[in-house]
Amino acid sequence: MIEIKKLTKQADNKLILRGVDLSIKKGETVAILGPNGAGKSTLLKVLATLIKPTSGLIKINGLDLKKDHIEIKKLLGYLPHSSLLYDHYSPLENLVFFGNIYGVNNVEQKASKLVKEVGLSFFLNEPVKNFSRGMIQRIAIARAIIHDPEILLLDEPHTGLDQGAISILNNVILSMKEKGATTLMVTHDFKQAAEICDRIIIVKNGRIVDDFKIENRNLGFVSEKYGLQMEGVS
Ligand SMILES: Nc1ncnc2c1ncn2[C@@H]1O[C@H](COP(=O)(O)OP(=O)(O)OP(=O)(O)O)[C@@H](O)[C@H]1O
Repeated sequence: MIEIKKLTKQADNKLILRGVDLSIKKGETVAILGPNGAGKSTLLKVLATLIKPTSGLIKINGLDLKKDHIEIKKLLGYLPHSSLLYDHYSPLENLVFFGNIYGVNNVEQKASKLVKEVGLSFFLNEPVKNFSRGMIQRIAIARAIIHDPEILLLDEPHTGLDQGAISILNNVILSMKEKGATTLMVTHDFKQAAEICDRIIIVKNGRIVDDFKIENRNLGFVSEKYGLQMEGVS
């Protein structure tokens, strides 16, 4: 459960988030859509405890983000724009490293299982620096879920992925949902949002301007609702 009240974020005299109120239930899969510069990644970074809010209240599973950020961090799996991987480490070494930070049991076994799941078993021991962008994204996804987080925060997760990897990622998100995980996903990919999300939030100019449920993977409905909000925006 994520509860956000009157959240603002200011940086360099610029009000990036202008009073965000949002409540997300356990198990929901939510897409955050919006134009470039709307504040989507900033919202995700605040939730990921990477940057501090200027004002407002955030509670995650009843914990206060200001006071309990160390406890909250353990609940989160965050996939940022940059992969956060170590270039000279192999996928296995990277996953074991991050798994150890979270105190994952049987970490080697878990790491090699995940490398397989994201389709990179052939490259298990090759340094990540030799990898393509899509391959790095696959490992970054595995890194974000190595500790079985309850809440997934994904920033443009489908970017750079081929069709096979998109299916892998969507299956990861859906199987985490079956286990009760909550996902918040910033994306420009309406098709994928309609494919795997049950709710859409549209952010414009630091505010939530629409928030609706979708059923039956209705891409047309998402595009129509988005178009309505973007009328007159170049
Ligand atoms: N640390 C910062 N200092 C000053 N301005 C910032 C900072 N971080 C973000 N901004 C500005 O805040 C606005 C929102 O940025 P943000 O990255 O959240 O947008 P976004 O909706 O994720 O955009 P995109 O779709 O392009 O990724 C942008 O105008 C950006 O330049």
